[in-house]
Amino acid sequence: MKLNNPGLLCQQALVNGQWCNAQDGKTEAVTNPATGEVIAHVPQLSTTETERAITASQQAQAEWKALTAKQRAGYMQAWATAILEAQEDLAQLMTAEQGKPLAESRGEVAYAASFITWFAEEAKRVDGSVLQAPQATQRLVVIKQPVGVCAAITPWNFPAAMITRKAAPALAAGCSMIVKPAEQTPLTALALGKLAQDAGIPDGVLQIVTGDAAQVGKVLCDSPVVRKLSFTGSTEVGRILMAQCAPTIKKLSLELGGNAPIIVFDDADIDNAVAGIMASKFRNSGQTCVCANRVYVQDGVYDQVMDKLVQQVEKLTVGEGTKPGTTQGPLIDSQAIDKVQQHIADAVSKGAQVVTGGKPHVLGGTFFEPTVVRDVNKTMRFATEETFGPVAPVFRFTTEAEVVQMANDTIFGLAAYFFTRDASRQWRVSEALEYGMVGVNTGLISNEVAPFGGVKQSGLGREGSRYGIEEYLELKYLCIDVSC
Ligand SMILES: NC(=O)C1=CN([C@@H]2O[C@H](COP(=O)(O)OP(=O)(O)OC[C@H]3O[C@@H](n4cnc5c(N)ncnc54)[C@H](O)[C@@H]3O)[C@@H](O)[C@H]2O)C=CC1
Ligand SMILES: O=C(O)[C@H](O)CS(=O)(=O)O
Repeated sequence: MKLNNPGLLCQQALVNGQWCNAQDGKTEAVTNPATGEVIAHVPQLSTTETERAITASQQAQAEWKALTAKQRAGYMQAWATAILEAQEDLAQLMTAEQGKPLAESRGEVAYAASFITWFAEEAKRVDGSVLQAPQATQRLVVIKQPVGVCAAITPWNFPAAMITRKAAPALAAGCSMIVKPAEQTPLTALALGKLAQDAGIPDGVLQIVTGDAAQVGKVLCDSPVVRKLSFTGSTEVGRILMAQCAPTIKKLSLELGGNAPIIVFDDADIDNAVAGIMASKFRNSGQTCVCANRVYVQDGVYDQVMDKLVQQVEKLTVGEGTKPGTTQGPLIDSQAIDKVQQHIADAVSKGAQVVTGGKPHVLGGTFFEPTVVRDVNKTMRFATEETFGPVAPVFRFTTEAEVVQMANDTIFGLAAYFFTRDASRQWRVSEALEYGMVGVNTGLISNEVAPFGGVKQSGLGREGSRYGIEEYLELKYLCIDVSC
């Protein structure tokens, strides 16, 4: 890993502006999923050290919220600028610890910075309201105030963007934030913390704590000082965190698992639909919560779509993310490979057929062949479980009503996609799909201006957009008697 600024390779936690090791010296290795090589070690902070970060966060937040929105926005803009200036180094760190192709890492760094720029402006648009008082002697006002000390627990699949999508609205609103990054990808998080520090964001406003997930998470959940938790990751862990936050009634934002259907109707632009499937399914080697997890193709175009899809999948290039031309990096770990293989084996045992790919890549390790499976049906695990890998399971359907029912037959409700040139159908199906986000004639929907989030067991709340900052604000109602 060659960095222009070697100082961005941080192997200590950031607590109250200090870079620190664990008092007991415990560390955890960070490995490159493409090579298995240990590339760094980060501290395993203890319960006491995590509690110290919470205290520092509380002290820092009192001063941070006292700044004007414009002042906070200035610090945030400096942070975003520093991130973009360090784009190549951050991309190198991200590819080294997460595996995604450098082009995707560079794109994610820009995506991450876009949340900071967006919320630096949104900070200045936090307003309240004046109500029509029923009593002539009263004036009723609603103001918005920062929630306070916030915590974020973030996933490995987007090591930068999932941090700034939480930290940016929090800081913009006047909150402080403690981030516990995924153990697989702490280096990007720590580098973001360094850049925030270099940008002048005061000590304690943004802290990056590394350590045992369950232990650090429990401290953050148990503390009554932490008033909000924002989590992106599996629905299973989301349930644990939700339960752990119940005793202190924390505000919660949960971006959890998905099971996205992508539907191709007979009247679709087939080349555009196939391009949409490719963009959604194989982004980050299928390791995003909004990846197409189930491909539904109407009878009349099934064979045509299958042929075109296989052609495109077979053009994908598997390899290390730093290698020019790579479009598919490794999966994050061996458990991910196991899950993909189990899903394929289950489908084949029930009558599905692997058309291309279907097994670990010749490169070995956690590389997997981009795969298309046909004749998939609802009895198979593809239908109900998030595969989180480079596998496109293709279902067939006959009627619109049938495919909407199948698409909605899941506990998840994050993203859905469909392709049709029928305007009435675009409205009808968009409204019928039980998802937080729907892509129509596109497989890529994520950006900083739109509300990202799901319904059902895909989570709570929205991130990004003008709605995202509300998650970090409390409404306060003032009833003022003006008769005296
Ligand atoms: N919605 C999304 O964007 C993501 C969804 N996932 C889903 O989760 C599955 C498992 O992936 P993982 O990386 O294992 O996700 P995970 O949900 O286990 O981990 C996500 C974050 O939660 C932390 N964590 C794990 N257990 C915890 C606990 N008991 N208390 C506090 N924090 C805890 C991890 O350290 C990490 O920072 C994936 O196969 C995928 O289905 C994973 C990553 C992102
Ligand atoms: O966690 C994820 O998968 C991301 O939220 C997906 S996206 O926002 O980068 O599309």
